[in-house]
Amino acid sequence: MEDGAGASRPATGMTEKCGVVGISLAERDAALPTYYALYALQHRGQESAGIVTHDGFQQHQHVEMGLVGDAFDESDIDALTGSTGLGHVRYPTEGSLDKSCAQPFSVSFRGGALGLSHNGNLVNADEVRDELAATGHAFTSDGDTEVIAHDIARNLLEADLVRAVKRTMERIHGSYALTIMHDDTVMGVRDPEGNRPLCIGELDDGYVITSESAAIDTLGGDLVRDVQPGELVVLHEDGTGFDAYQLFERDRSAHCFFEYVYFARPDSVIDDELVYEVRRDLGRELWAESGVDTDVVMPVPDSGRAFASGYSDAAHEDGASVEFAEGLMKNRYVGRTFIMPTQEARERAVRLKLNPIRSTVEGKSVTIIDDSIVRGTTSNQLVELVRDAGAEEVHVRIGAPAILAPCYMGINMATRDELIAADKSTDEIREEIGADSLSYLSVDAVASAIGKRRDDLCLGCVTGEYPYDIDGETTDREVERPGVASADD
Ligand SMILES: O=P(O)(O)OC[C@H]1O[C@H](OP(=O)(O)OP(=O)(O)O)[C@H](O)[C@@H]1O
Ligand SMILES: NC(=O)CC[C@H](N)C(=O)O
Ligand SMILES: [Mg+2]
Repeated sequence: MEDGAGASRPATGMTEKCGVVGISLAERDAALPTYYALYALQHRGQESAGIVTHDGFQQHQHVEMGLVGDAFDESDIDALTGSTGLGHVRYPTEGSLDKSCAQPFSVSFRGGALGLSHNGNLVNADEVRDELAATGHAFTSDGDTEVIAHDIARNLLEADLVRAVKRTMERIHGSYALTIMHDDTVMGVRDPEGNRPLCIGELDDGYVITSESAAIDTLGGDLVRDVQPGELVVLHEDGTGFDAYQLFERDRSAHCFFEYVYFARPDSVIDDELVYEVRRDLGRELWAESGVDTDVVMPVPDSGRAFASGYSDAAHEDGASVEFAEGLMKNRYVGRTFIMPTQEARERAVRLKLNPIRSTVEGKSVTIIDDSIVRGTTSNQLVELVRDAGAEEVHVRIGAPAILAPCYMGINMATRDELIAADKSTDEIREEIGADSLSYLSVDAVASAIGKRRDDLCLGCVTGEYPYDIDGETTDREVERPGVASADD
């Protein structure tokens, strides 16, 4: 998983994952709504952005490195004709950080034109690529997404759409939420464990399949429902509806709990839960497990906000007097792409990003709430900043368990040697970041706030046990190779 992505990975925090869109409209061109949907998903990937449309005869494609707003101008959108389309914003997890791996991927083959947008990460991409290459498939990239595109294309030569996708799902392992376009038919599919989110929205004149419901809101549409783990959804070309095929059914799913903790927008609804409310519940659980009644509690913006609001509500219900304060200000113009080669530069990055309001903390005992600690840079710097601003005590509360292992499912977090919790106890971390106390949230509290069984979550990064069979790692389950298929094949 160490690849070109490492070169520009931000040195603090977590990098993002990808966002996918698929749209089928009655008559209107799909490019502009796809562009708006990508804007709504920008937080999921900032390295490249792309749209592929189909006008009933041929595909049109525009894929560029950079942010959505920079990747397209009006003439690019105008040139993308056709009422069906796919979109993608990328943060690489596999394959190069350049245009060769930017998505949506397009493949022209005997069976027509295929487009593909992928959020997730395959764990057997090399194996499938070798097999396809041996049968004459020529690859233009070293990424995992092109492997999926070629495999579907191969299957489409022998089977109809549904069977072709199902065969590919039997062959590929790992996490994937895909939007696919074969000629002018748009589809969405979620891996059998449902690791990455994917939902269906209804617009006035068509349907959309996308990573997060906030993108549907942006288009003025209504969330219909999530695509189920192992389900394929095929949109009608004329925008009038969709057909759904439950291709795989598993006893357990493996939803990424970090979507709720950090990645997804708080205004998105995933599996019927509003992410904002889940984060507030995580904050409430944090108070219940390790609350400390300091003078003030402050969120680390942006993602710590909902946690701190739930935490302070629960504290007040318990009769505590801790005062909620937005005592850390974030410079919203600090991007993620500047290079931070040294520890000194990383520290400066945090100082550029966050600044305490002195009067909020001076002479006070303070609790800082964040959603997670990855490398520890943010907490380390913040504790020091808040102390420098005059705080007498600084306590840190984290709304997720300690991240002690890498993610192989589409979040390019960090390698083990970069993760502060990989080989340190909570008390050692507390000492390193210089806090008076430090507490993480338990895994059970996370499951309860999300409203899922622990067994239905992917907890690999906090337990070191993964729901997929990954070389050199342990798995938390009997790894089922594609199982109980409901459609015949
Ligand atoms: O321990 P570290 O390596 O510093 O990483 C942890 C931090 O990274 C994330 O925030 P980020 O700054 O990426 O973005 P946000 O503003 O969306 O919270 C996360 O919310 C933590 O604050
Ligand atoms: N972050 C993602 O979901 C990445 C998708 C795909 N593995 C890529 O690297 O392009
Ligand atoms: Mg943060």
